[in-house]
Amino acid sequence: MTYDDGSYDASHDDRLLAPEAGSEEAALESALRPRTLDTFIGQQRVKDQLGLVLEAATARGRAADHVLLAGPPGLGKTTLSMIIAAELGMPLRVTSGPALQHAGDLAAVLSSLVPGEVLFLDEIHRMSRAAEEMLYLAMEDFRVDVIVGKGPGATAIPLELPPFTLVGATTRAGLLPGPLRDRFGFTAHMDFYDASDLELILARSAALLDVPLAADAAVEIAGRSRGTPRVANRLLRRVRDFAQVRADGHVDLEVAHAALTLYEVDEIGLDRLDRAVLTALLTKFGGGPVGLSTLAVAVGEESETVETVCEPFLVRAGLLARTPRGRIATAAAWGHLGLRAPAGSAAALLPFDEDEGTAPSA
Ligand SMILES: Nc1ncnc2c1ncn2[C@@H]1O[C@H](COP(=O)(O)OP(=O)(O)OP(=O)(O)O)[C@@H](O)[C@H]1O
Repeated sequence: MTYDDGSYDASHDDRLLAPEAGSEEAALESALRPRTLDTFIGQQRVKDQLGLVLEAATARGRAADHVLLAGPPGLGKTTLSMIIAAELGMPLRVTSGPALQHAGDLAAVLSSLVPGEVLFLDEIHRMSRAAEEMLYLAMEDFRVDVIVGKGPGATAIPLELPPFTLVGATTRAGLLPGPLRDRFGFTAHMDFYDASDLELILARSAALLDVPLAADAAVEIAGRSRGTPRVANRLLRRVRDFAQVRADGHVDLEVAHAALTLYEVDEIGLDRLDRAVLTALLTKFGGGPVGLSTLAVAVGEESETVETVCEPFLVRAGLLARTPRGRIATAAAWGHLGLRAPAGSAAALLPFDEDEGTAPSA
């Protein structure tokens, strides 16, 4: 993702994460973004609640309450921030926590906002402590204290700010300090999408991209999209490539199936990293329990990536459980990789949900 200040977060350059700015992928992703709350598919509860917040602010003619968007990558947080600005009829400024390492960085952004502007602060949990403290006052009183000088001679010069709406996004709401969380008037917890919503998203994207997509092919792609619109759209583009090169351009079930097999997307949507995490957990650590950082080292990834990108979906799919003693593979995880859980492994200790065929997530 590239921000308005030109910074780019390369650590988030993966299938699931935002594409590099300026790339064809980024242009396509942007073209597929819904622009209004009405065309934003799924997340009905969030849409209803957010719609009310925005309508009330518009009726009062005041800046809307600050909004926190929390959830795994690719579920539509950036898209929603753009929709918030559009619905309020206000410009949008985009920055990120890592770009705000000094209080002065934040003061510069805040002091250049126009009245009512929407400030999208992505990865808000990665902001520096100094910037965070400045943000408290800015969110509450639309004011910052700029410190001039150092040591005993330092003075705080108050700077009035125009009213603005902060939209914070985080994949790790739990890391936000209480005082920061409390200053948001509305928090939207975004969850993975149902397959039926992903089918609608795929149908909409296919129409925009002019790809003939059969209904059963949409079902097949949706089922392998990890509950994530970004993944659904990316798989659609790969399947479209396959249809163009190896077939007549139409995406039917057979083409979708062959393309997804070629790209090694498994039947429940696990990708290379998800499978690496599961495989390490099963084969190197006997199914766990194992600590997050040990598991991350075993697959050569940052703990944060494993925790925020892989784990939420593995937990949701009933393949992994987070317990106070560490990460544990469920009985379903052993089954999914075609392995048998050894007698006495942690999976054997987890309750098994026969209706679901999976162990319930922690
Ligand atoms: N509800 C939705 N309906 C249709 N398309 C969606 C929806 N949500 C997301 N998308 C599409 O998915 C892609 C990724 O969305 P977006 O960039 O908003 O995710 P994000 O949560 O901000 O991800 P990250 O945290 O990685 O930046 C975009 O192309 C967007 O068009």
